[in-house]
Amino acid sequence: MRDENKMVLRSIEIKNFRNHIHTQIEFSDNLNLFVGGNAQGKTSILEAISYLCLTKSFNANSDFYVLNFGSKFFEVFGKFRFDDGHEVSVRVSFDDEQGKKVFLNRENVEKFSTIINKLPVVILTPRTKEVMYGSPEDRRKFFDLAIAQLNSVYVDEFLDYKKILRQRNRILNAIANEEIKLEQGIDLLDVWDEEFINYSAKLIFRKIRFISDFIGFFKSTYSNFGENESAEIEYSTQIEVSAQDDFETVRERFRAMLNKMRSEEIKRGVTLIGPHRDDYIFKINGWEVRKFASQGQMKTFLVALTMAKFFYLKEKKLETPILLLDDVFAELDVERAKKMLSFIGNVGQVFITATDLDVLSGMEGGFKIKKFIVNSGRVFDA
Ligand SMILES: Nc1ncnc2c1ncn2[C@@H]1O[C@H](COP(=O)(O)OP(=O)(O)OP(=O)(O)O)[C@@H](O)[C@H]1O
Repeated sequence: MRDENKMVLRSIEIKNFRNHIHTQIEFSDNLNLFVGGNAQGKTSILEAISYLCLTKSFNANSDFYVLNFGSKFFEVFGKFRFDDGHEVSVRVSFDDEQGKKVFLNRENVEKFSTIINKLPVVILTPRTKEVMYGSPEDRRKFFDLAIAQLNSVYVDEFLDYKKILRQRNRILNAIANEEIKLEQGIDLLDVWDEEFINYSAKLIFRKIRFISDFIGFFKSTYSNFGENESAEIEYSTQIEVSAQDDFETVRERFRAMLNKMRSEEIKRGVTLIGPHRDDYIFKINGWEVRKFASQGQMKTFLVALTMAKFFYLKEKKLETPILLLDDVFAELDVERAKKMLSFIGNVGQVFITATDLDVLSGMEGGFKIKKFIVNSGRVFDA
């Protein structure tokens, strides 16, 4: 049945990636546990998997950071199988001269959004908690990625929006610094604003629909943790909008707000409204998590967000995402992490790093587990 599709990463081959010079691994289609001391190269394996599904690392902002010191190129090659039996291979290579190249079944992929959309992955790493503690940008990134995984058009719209925003900021900055005359600046703004309004409205429209859809998955996963509380996510943007509004309404409200802000934008020399300033507000029983929640509540919220994303993508894409859990036993505490695995573990394929080989004890019965020891960039069956 289509609904039972499960995407599986069968194997990976990694060359010159962080401290892995040449690593080859055949995975279990259920739980994979990587164990080793600090700085041995466990997280690097998850990063390599992230290159296959997202074309980049969840930890490094530049491909140069993962390129092994002293090597001229790195390469990650993975074979995926979908439940209907068909296989897909992905190769990501990087070198100084050619930059990054991505191949899907040996064919060069021009738009990386194709990969992001095709191979759903959900990642929980120590850095994911920035969604809870960090800036609005950290929250936007979390949700933007989920929308992009769902809909590849979103990536293109997002990149176009950023280009238009940069142009607009250049003009506003030039007016504020008196590099161009006010009338000339206003003429230029008028040229860009129609597109700016269009793209802003497109992104806001998608985001508001995404959240209103996602919230149900989130609430039910949160309640699965047995907390007798009601958890909420609110999308916060500068215009009044609801999931019932059509695109035209969103666009016209945005236009009105932009007109209202024009003199202030000219004075400040920067774009003051748009989806690049949105945020997501997390609440428990009506109060804001960031201000009032305990560490434990924050952790449960974060796990619920991650699991909700997993089940949301699974249902919407009719394909089970793979799940990368980096150091979660230390980050979340063992009980919370095990509970999470008991919900997800028998549904999908999971990759976990830990410093302790026995961390899954008590769970072995229900799962197909493969354990690996990671030592100085080399991987051995445990
Ligand atoms: N570009 C690079 N080239 C070579 N080695 C690197 C590069 N970047 C990082 N390293 C090294 O590779 C290793 C990466 O370890 P990794 O982050 O995978 O650790 P880990 O096993 O997950 O440990 P921890 O439990 O501390 O998170 C570290 O020893 C690090 O110093």
